[in-house]
Amino acid sequence: MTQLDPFYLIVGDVAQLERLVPLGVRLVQLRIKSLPEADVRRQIARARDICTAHRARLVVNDYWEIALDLHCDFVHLGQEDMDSADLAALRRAGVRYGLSTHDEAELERALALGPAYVALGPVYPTRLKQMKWAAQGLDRVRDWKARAGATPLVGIGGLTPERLPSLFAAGAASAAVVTDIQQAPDPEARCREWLAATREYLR
Ligand SMILES: Cc1ncc(COP(=O)(O)OP(=O)(O)O)c(N)n1
Ligand SMILES: Cc1nc(C(=O)O)sc1CCOP(=O)(O)O
Ligand SMILES: [Mg+2]
Repeated sequence: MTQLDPFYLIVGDVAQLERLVPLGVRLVQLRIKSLPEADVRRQIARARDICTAHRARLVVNDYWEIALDLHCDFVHLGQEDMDSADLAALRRAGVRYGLSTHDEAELERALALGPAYVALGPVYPTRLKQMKWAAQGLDRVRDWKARAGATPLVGIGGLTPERLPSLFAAGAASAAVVTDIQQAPDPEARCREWLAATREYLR
């Protein structure tokens, strides 16, 4: 079973990854939206090299074929991504995958696919993107933890350092974040706060 770091940083481009990973981030997702594929490929290759140099684990969002091509070893897939991804090819190549879930049917589907983790969101309201799900809340995190068994659970959506104690108490293994760091007046300082706030949940 994959041991997940409790702090799961999600960045929108490799420039942000390059600024934040050296602070001590151990688990980072590159989540690029709306860029030509050649640029995406360049950014993923650079992110892979930075993460290798800093002994951080890179998770490539969406672009599983490029991840395979570039010998990255971890991807994140949403429910629609799963429809088109070749999970058998990923497994053959030793690429692990984390999967998004938002309701019971999605969780059942995800768990049947042998994921490295399942993510539940949005735990709190998120400003990052429009979603058809209302905030799931902490009871739902507890329920997901019970259903997921040994599969690690990632909480995502509206998370802040202040919300972490109750998230981890409810059973999450890791907390994923975009906006609270990306939109902070000083993202480096906020990232350090996240590192400090999650350290005690390292297992
Ligand atoms: C850790 C984590 N959880 C959920 C998501 C969302 O994935 P998805 O539903 O495919 O949406 P996009 O992020 O691709 O817009 C994620 N990326 N990471
Ligand atoms: C990208 C994403 N996926 C979610 C899901 O529930 O699947 S919630 C979410 C946004 C998380 O970002 P923030 O920390 O900015 O709220
Ligand atoms: Mg996706």
